[in-house]
Amino acid sequence: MAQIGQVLVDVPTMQTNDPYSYAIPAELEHQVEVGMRVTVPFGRGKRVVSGVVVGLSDVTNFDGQLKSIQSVLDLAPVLNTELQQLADWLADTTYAFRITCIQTMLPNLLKAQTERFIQPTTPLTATEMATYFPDGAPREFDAAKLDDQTVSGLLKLQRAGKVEVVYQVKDRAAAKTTTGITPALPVSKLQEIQVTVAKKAPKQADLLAYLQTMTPDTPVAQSQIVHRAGVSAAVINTAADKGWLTKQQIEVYRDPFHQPVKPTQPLKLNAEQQVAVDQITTAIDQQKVQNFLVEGVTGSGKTEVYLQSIAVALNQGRTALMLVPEIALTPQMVNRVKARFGQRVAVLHSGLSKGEQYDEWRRIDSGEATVVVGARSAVFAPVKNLGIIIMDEEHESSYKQDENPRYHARDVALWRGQYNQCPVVLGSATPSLETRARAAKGLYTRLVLAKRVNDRPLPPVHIVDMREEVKQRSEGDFSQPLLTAIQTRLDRHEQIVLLLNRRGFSSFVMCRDCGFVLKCPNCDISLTLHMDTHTMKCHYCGHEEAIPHVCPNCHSRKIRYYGTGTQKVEQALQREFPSANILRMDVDSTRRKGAHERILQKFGKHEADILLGTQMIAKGLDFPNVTLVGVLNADTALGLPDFRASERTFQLLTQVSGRAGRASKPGEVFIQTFNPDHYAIQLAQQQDYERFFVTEMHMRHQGSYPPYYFAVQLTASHEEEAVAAKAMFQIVAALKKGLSPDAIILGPTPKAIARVKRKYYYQVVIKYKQEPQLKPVLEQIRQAAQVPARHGLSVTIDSEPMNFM
Ligand SMILES: Nc1ncnc2c1ncn2[C@@H]1O[C@H](COP(=O)(O)OP(=O)(O)OP(=O)(O)O)[C@@H](O)[C@H]1O
Ligand SMILES: [Zn+2]
Ligand SMILES: [Zn+2]
Repeated sequence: MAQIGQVLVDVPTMQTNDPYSYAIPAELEHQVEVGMRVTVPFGRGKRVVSGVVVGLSDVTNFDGQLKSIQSVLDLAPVLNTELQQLADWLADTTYAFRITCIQTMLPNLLKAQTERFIQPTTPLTATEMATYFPDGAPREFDAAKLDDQTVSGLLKLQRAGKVEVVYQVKDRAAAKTTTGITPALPVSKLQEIQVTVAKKAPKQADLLAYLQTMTPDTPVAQSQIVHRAGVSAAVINTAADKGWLTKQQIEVYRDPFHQPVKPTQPLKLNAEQQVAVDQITTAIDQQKVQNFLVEGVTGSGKTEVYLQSIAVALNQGRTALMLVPEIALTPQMVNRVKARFGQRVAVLHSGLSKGEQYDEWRRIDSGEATVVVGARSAVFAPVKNLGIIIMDEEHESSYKQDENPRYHARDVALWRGQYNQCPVVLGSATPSLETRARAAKGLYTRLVLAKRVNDRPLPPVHIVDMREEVKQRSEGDFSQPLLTAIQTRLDRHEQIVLLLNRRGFSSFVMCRDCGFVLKCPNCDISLTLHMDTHTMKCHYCGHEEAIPHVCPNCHSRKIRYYGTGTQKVEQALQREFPSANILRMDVDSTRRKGAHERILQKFGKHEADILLGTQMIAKGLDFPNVTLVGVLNADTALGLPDFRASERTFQLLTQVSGRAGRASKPGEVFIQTFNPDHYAIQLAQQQDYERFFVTEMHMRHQGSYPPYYFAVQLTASHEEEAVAAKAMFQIVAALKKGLSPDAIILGPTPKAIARVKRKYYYQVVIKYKQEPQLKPVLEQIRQAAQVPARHGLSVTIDSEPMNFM
């Protein structure tokens, strides 16, 4: 029997990956398991902190007096074996602390201050009820306050699956409960009584008849019975008094996606889809770790491939995990999964309340939900026995978390695929360069869907040269060809999607006459405007120069910030088309919960003609009546100081173009740009991903960027600029000493937005091919940063950063 628990404590200022040893007091001996949360005394004084048990042992090399675990917060581990191992791997690869990783994996409710209640999960015997739940209701669970006998009795019930612990934040119920009814007598007896009361009390007879139809031991909500049997609550109370039925609190799950979804049947696959499903099926059958890239043009029916692959896994008694970039933006996708798999689906995302998240988490943990759909953090869902993992729109940068732990959900998915011996399917019309390059190396099996379903054509894309437009007309947001195209669609009662790209908004200067963007002479990355210093800076190498007032390329004076707001564009649009119904979708119009879904629903019901939005409208929308897509400003993302600027631009333009002409009516796309000759725009026009891939790989090769090189970004921040800068110079010195001469170290430089929230940021980027010493060196830097952390200096390490701003 273990006497010592290894506990990772949760103390932000004293982080370490080494667990502390705590004695397990006799009364907790049978309770403590690995993966449970506990409270322990920590440091001097009476401070008590929470922690997670990561190991049990009999001996310790700790000589002094061991402190004891004070209480156990869970009855069953909140982290199963797979997730425990995953946490260790995550800490190791992201340079985050193990406890931070564990926190990230748990639903928010379990991180908050919670009260614990214990409640029955099935009807208990009368004796059990009397012993353990004298009030007939869930009781507070605090092992310290209960006697040993009660605790061990409850534990026994818990192991038998008859009770469970639920968590409650302050006094808001975590698990929502309602009154449930179970018949207390056998059917024959109920029948007998029904006959006797039939004349005098017909309502009671109705209730008795209903009780006979119920499955024994399966409570039904009182509200349901009132509705179905057509009896009042008073009748039910009388019946309870007479001992015909028993009442108890039962749990109701909050359904985060409230609308009922009409069920759908699998579609007949076309040849390309069939090949994809067959190959994935084989991998599931053989429990093979074979990973796939489904590279399918927009509207090629990737979703149907996912759904039928999930069905294969479920038929084998296994489970499925499906990741989507952002749930709020993809209500259609969630509905498609629900329509196919119904109640088996659990939806996880950050837009849910803590209680809703927790409900879903528990449905997954208990095995009730076997299909999990969710955004980034859903990759940690406690789903067991995975048969398939799918990552839709795998190129999306929202899959990378930009705070600790800085993980990429794709890497976690691949790890879990390995652990569960199941395939991982990465899908996109515009795969990330990293993924496509790995497929080229044979690490993923490439499944190509080259055609849209039913051989519908991709929409023709027209490029509008805004330099010409500006010369001929004033500087409006709309070109003549786009205005004409909009009018035609309005006349035909077809729908229009307009994209205003807000990425990289007004952080760079561009010439309105020739589209010229100022670039770093060393890095070939756009220079960023810094208003504090009134200079243009390179975020990679630190190069700095004056803000140009005349275009270095064409000598025009129209070189200035670039950017305009969605509301302004909406007003201009309304002036052009006074009778058109316009829906605007941007950060302002979508602040309220469920706003995305409402806007998209309205648009889907054709209550508006034009959907004008930021990049949130580019993803996954499948509206048959949309025949025109317009991109107002294709260039903003090109100006970003990021080596992925072209890739992001290509992806965005291709994705948004793909919203047009998905059903019977043909579509058309107009892209307004000041850089009509840029390869990202040209190839987006041709919707030629493969050529873009080859071209961009060549650029990356020349610039020594990923995927040819690996990259790590380090950031130091402090309220005083000098402190942040000095820390970064010390870090660079440590890197130069520890790494090989082949490692390329860029910086230190102030970050794009050098001062955020009253702190100064300095960064350095390491590019490398093979650096066996990198891990230990970074580990050292992290350890060294621990002490100053208390004085406000923070150092972050980001492996394969997605964002250089
Ligand atoms: N085999 C099929 N037969 C008929 N219709 C299909 C078939 N497969 C898919 N569809 C329909 O084609 C449309 C496009 O499919 P889907 O939305 O899955 O495309 P996608 O590849 O995910 O596109 P995008 O990358 O643009 O989101 C959907 O309306 C879908 O119902
Ligand atoms: Zn530079
Ligand atoms: Zn110019």
